[in-house]
Amino acid sequence: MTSPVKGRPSDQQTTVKDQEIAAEQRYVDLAYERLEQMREDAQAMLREGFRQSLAGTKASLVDRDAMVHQASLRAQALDVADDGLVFGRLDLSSEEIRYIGRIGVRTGEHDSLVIDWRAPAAEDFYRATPEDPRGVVRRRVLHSRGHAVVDLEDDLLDPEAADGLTIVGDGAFLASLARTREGAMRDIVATIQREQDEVIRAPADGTVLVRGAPGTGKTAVALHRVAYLLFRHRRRFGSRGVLVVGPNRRFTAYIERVLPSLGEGSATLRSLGDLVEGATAVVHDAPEPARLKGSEAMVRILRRAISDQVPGAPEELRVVHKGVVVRLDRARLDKIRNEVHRRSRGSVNAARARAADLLLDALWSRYSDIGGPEAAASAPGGAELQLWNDLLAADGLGDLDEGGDGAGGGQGGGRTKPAGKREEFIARVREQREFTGFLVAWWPIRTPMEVLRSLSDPARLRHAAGRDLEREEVALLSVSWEEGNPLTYQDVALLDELDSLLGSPPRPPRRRPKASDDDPYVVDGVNILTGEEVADDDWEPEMRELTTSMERVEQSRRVDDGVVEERPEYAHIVVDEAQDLSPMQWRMLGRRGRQASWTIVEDPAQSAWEDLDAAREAMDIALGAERPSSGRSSSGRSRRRPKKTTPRARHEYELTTNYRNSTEIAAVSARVLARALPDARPARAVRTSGIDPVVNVVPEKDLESAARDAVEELLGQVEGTIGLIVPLAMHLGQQSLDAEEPTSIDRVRLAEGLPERVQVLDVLEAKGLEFDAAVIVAPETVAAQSPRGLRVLYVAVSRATQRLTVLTADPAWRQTLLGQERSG
Ligand SMILES: Nc1ncnc2c1ncn2[C@@H]1O[C@H](COP(=O)(O)OP(=O)(O)OP(=O)(O)O)[C@@H](O)[C@H]1O
Repeated sequence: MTSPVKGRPSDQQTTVKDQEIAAEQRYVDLAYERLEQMREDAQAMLREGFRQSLAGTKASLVDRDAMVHQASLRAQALDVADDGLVFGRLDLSSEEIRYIGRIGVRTGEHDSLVIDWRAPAAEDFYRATPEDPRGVVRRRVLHSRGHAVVDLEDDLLDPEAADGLTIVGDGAFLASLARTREGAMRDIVATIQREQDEVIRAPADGTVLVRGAPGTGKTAVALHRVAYLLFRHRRRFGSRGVLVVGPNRRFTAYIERVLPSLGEGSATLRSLGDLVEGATAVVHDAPEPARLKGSEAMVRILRRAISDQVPGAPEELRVVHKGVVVRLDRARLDKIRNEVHRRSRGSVNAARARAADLLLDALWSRYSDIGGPEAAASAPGGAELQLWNDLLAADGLGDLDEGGDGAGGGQGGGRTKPAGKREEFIARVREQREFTGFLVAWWPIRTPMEVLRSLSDPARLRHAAGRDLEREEVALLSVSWEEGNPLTYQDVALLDELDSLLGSPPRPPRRRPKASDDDPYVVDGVNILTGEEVADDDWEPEMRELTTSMERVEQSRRVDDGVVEERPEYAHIVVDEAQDLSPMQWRMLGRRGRQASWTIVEDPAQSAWEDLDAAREAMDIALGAERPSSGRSSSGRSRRRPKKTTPRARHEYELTTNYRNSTEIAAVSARVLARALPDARPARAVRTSGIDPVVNVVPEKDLESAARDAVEELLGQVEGTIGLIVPLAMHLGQQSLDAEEPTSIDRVRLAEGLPERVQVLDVLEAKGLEFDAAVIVAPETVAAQSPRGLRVLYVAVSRATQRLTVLTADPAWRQTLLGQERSG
């Protein structure tokens, strides 16, 4: 918001400015008085809501809930507006004056005192330029501390119409960019720039894709867009929800105050490690396992993994009916398993009932083939059967020839099936502990986590991988999934994929029915087909282990009263740092936004992901494009995705000004960019600090101590945050294959004793963050750690607002970072 006419500091100017500030203060005081009144009204509404609840009728409870909800939202928004309520003023050529603020404020007579920044009437505040003044003569930004106006800055947009208007200001906007960073992102509501405003107010439908170099305000803009959408389309986005996804927890912690400070507490903020209920990741895979886990091949691998025999499954089913032992061997069982998977894709857990049916069919068929009791009676060993007959008769269970279906008729090759007995056979066998016990062990209700961990067995993973993984890749992945190894960000997407493949067990009814003696599938107080606990006084808890995994699945989904909670879906999804999402992560997001509109924010030049084309394709599908027919998903859930006949609208924007880095730091990051992507264009930095970045060459063994020294020095030079950014720790699997790490930095030792404003973090954790000062350790290692290492380094060197120190063991890097002329 640079003005063509700047205020010149002089005694007279100071006086004029003070007068102007005093005049604005009077207006602002008026707005605060009214805000106080609105607050009292909101409190009264809240009290009224609670009072109604005492009336007690159902209708009044619903009204009460709605009223209390509205009133508390209102009260929240009013509280937020307390700080810097009014931040802008427009003087129009029509002589109208508009004040712009965090929320709309009206007089008791409904005249506008302050216009909400998201309202159409506020648009000119952000869009007017000298070239296109849109009827605005002067734009004024009011800087406040609490309720007090402390500074003003004017832009004169239409000098010819400025008759009698005072213009004050001294570049406070640029100064505000250099402000100290306190560890949490702040809103930019008073200084949103035109190109940013266009993104914020972009159409609510379809996809908005925003690109821009580091520091161009992509994150800030995406968050302000959420506030805008919730304000302008409250019904649509407020009820079905907005999800904001960031790369990691540090990042979500960094941005979490922005939306509440804009009065919007209702959006859901998640990192890629927190999207799946019950699983949280806070570590990254090393580049190679990350590449493997993120690729679409994992869909096939996981699908095969859940179709394979479960670990520890019994190899034989054996039941006895009327004295005849009926067996199904491994080969037969495998066929049945494949058949169940074939028929019930997409919901493996729910298929247990079908598995039971097919097993019973096969048992019956086997029983019939061997002639049932009739065959046995005439076969050698018939005396034994006779004994059974006698026993059964003594139990009052009737003769084995009961039904007169041809005693002895089923002998040799000309046997006929004992027709009419099928139902009885199935009913009896189904009740047998041998059968139900087998079913639970052979077709257990599986959890995504258990399936993933089962792939730590290299033989199992190799089998599931087929030709999709090389031997070394199998080794790398199986190690990473060993019990005790932490879940990674990529693992979370795999768990979600598994969850969608496994599905939930058949839904239990809402009420727990009484245990019924008639239900053969009730074992130890749990219906083994539905996972439902059945009221049963005789239930013995120690037998529960038969169904624990099933219960876990159930518990993770069940909220009160047995209602099953499905994966939440949202009306709008914002994806920040989208260039780093793997195909598997896009699939995870796609499941949460099948009907959503999207805001995607990215910088392809910062991408650590190798196969951007595959990720793009996965993104397009997540955003609602048709899947190419040959690659149609065979997961049941995706197949059920409603067909979209019209491609979604896509609006693309580019942000071009770097508001974060000083021009000096931006020059360093531009040199890294030139090496990473020679054709890419860096953003234009607008603030010059006069402080040159420092690049020191130190022996590799001294990198750690040099890093400590650099931080100590910076602590005396900047007031705010310092990022100490180190190469990626090459843990999990990578380590076992590549034991020789080029540079091993001990982060814990590095962080010891440092004040809270210093964060030690690896290059991937640094994504999206910013600091007053940054120390980058071993750029040569960062660049060499993965095929995309240079881009990762580009991210790291563009984090600092004021000071940048780089420590390298390789003198050539000094030249690379500082450029030819300054390095020598
Ligand atoms: N219009 C603006 N007024 C004031 N500050 C701004 C403006 N736009 C951006 N900034 C500031 O610039 C910094 C960078 O913004 P942001 O983090 O949103 O950039 P980014 O494009 O997401 O960067 P990266 O790609 O590195 O994540 C933040 O401190 C933000 O508050």
